[in-house]
Amino acid sequence: MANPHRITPEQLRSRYWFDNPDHPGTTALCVERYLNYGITLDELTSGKPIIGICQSGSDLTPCNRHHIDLVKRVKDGIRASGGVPFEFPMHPIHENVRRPTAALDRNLAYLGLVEVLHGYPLDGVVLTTGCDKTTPAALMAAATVNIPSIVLSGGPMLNGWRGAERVGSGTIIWELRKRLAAGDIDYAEFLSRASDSAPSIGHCNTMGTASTMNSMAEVLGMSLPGSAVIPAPYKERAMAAYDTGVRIVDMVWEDLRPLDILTREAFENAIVACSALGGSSNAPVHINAIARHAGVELNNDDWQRLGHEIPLLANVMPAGAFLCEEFHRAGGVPAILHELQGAGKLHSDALTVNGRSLGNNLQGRETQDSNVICRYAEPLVAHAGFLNLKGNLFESALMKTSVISQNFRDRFLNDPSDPEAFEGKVVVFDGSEDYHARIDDPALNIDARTILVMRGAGPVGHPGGAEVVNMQPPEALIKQGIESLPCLGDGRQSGTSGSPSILNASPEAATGGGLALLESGDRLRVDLKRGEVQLLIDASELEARRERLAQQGGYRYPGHQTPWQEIQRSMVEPLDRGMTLEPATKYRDVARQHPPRDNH
Ligand SMILES: CC(C)(O)[C@@H](O)C(=O)O
Repeated sequence: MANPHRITPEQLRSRYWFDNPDHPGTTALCVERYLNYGITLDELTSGKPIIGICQSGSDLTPCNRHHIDLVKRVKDGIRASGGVPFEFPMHPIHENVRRPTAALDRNLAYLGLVEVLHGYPLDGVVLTTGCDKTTPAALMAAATVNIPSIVLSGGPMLNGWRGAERVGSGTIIWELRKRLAAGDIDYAEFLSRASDSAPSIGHCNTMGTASTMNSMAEVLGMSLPGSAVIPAPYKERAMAAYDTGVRIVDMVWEDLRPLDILTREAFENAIVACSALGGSSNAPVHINAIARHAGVELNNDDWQRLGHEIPLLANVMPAGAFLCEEFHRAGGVPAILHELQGAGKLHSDALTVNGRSLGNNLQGRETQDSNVICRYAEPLVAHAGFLNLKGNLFESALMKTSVISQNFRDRFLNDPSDPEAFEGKVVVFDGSEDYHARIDDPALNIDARTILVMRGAGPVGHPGGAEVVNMQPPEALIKQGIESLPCLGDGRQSGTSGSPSILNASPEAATGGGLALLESGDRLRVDLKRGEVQLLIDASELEARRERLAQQGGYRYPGHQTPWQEIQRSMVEPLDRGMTLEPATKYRDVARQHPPRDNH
């Protein structure tokens, strides 16, 4: 429940910097430098909460860039509520652009944000989010430092259109790549049609990783109800920015902190909601990471146990037909939660940033359009959550079942009394460069029964864990009408992809995982009903391969290119454990447990 205790101005954390007669020199050094651009002594010392605004927008991060304008409304709200805003930058994270992958920077941004929140005179913080990893980086830091914190998402772009057809971000690119390969369109048309998907400011308008993670922030209770998927250009987005600014000041006085909100129940709600949303395959990585930083042990077995039985309710690409504008108008995240609550699938008592429970926030929030947000009893797909697959090559790999075709589902998943499983020979690629160089090589003999395997693409191998597992078939097969093949890998894939790949295999090849032992031509058996993927060779042959690999010095992958790549590789955990930095996960509630030392 919300903390009934209210703090006094003397208890504000920022007092230690701004009004500390025991350390006059240190205080003066701090105060005088903020005055140098016009902040007044009164603002700093009259007992107003100092509120940080973590600015994730920049020219390098187009999906978050409109936060540069949006924070003006946040600041208005903070001022109206009696606080003083201080905006500061977050390390840029942009999935579409950053090489070798933006996921490399999630932990870097997390570390930077922890240091800022811990070491500066902030009583609370507004965390602006948008593109995929900005949300988990912010929430991980909020959990570690544990000062009052609230998430403000930037919202998705408006719907993309080509004539009367919806064009969804990311999803259209995976489709158009095939049209390009088949020779149906040329490169200029490919680019022109792809850009139809991005008609305005905002992040992906599909239920890709950005919309998923911002929805997760709302489900976790860390952003205002109904705010996650308001399209970026809508007036309600700026209104939510103002309300967020107002609310964070009250949260400071109420001493309402992230660790009061980020409980086991909240994370279980996130799993259930992610399934109903047809959410991104990146969500388990990030949610498990936030949970670890909040001190909650969450794993991919939890995702299958709690999430797989949940039906798909959001008819939004890539699992469905609509985009986030319609999703918002149909009621957005609260309407999904309303259905889940009615079905008894939510921990309704979980606390949220507005001081009320999740369940309380849902009164009157039913779906406004059951074509877009379905009733629980009439879902788009039954049992639509993730499967956590295991076998003799890995301990955990995820499959997003909301995107499996009905035909494949009927054959390989729905009828447990039928032992049919999928079998195929593998063609193995070592990293995305290898895939692009060789996929069209006829000598690989790729046919309709081939399973494409991507390894060396995990948090250590790539590094950062690249979105490269949704591989398209060779051009020659696409021209014959074979537009997709089963894919498996130790990397990730875009949340906007409708490919039911077997992803995030952990441990990865680069850290001794079994995928390193695979050879092209091997046969794999994928038994979804038993949750197993098995390499069909004798255990003794597998062992012999393991020994040979060890003698050769283990699985080889390209070396470090930057200092951070080397540092992250030395301490990063596998994807199923959230790809967190192992030494960082023991730090919790550091603002209170370890108040920062004096600097002078
Ligand atoms: C579309 C992107 C870049 O792949 C990502 O935003 C995601 O949804 O995973």
